[in-house]
Amino acid sequence: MDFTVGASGLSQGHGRNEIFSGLQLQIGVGVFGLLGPNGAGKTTLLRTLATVTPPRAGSIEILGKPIESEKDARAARRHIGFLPQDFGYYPSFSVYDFVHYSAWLREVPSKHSREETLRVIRQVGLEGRMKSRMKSLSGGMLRRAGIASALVGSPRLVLLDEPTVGLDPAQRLEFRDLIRSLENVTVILSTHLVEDVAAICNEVIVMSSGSFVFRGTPGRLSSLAPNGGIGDTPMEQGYMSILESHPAGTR
Ligand SMILES: Nc1ncnc2c1ncn2[C@@H]1O[C@H](COP(=O)(O)OP(=O)(O)OP(=O)(O)O)[C@@H](O)[C@H]1O
Repeated sequence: MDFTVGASGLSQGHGRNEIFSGLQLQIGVGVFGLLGPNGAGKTTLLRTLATVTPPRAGSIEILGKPIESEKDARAARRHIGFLPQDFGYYPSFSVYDFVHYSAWLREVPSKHSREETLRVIRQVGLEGRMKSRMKSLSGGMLRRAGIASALVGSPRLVLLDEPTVGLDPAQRLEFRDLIRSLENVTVILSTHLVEDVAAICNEVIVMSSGSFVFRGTPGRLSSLAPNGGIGDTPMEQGYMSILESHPAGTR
């Protein structure tokens, strides 16, 4: 097995609305950026890979094990850190309680869970707010608490849905350092921020109308529009040129 997460013939939808169908994917260790316009299907894909929503058709394999039942999904979730766009929390929980609860959900052995909770809270720079109630945090702090909850227990697969929304510029740089410091982990982060992808991702996948329309390095994406075009940086120009050649709804 040389990939952390794989999908074959993956299809997903809501009611009659098909979001994607027949997706093929194999992702190994590294940081992967998932770019795409609103409604492309990024969140739906991350939720499906996180085993939160069972696929409508097709198969998923995580760390070499096919996910064929709720039991398989539960076992896989011990190795998956997932930060949804709008993650839920009990407002009166402290930051420590919130992250500690995630450690419990990920079945971190109780004798290590305190130390592990403290480790990730420090990693995201929230040690000074450990006892603060979740409802008292700013948007950026809340997001950092969410990132801590996704990282607790050192999961092998980390799925982050727009993790830098609400972070100020300094916090975004810290987030990048944090992601760069992770070793032997597969991180898939969905974002609209091309510069975050350029800074930290080994590979980029561009999704449009439920299809993968590009997969390659940030450098290759940046080289796709040699004559410029819409966008301020080569990577934005490459990204926009891909979207222009795959207009929404042409799947
Ligand atoms: N609960 C739902 N019921 C019906 N349709 C949904 C539901 N959730 C998402 N969709 C639809 O699925 C499609 C894909 O949505 P998704 O949230 O996965 O896209 P996205 O790429 O993450 O978008 P964004 O960048 O805006 O977060 C959209 O057309 C959306 O309207």
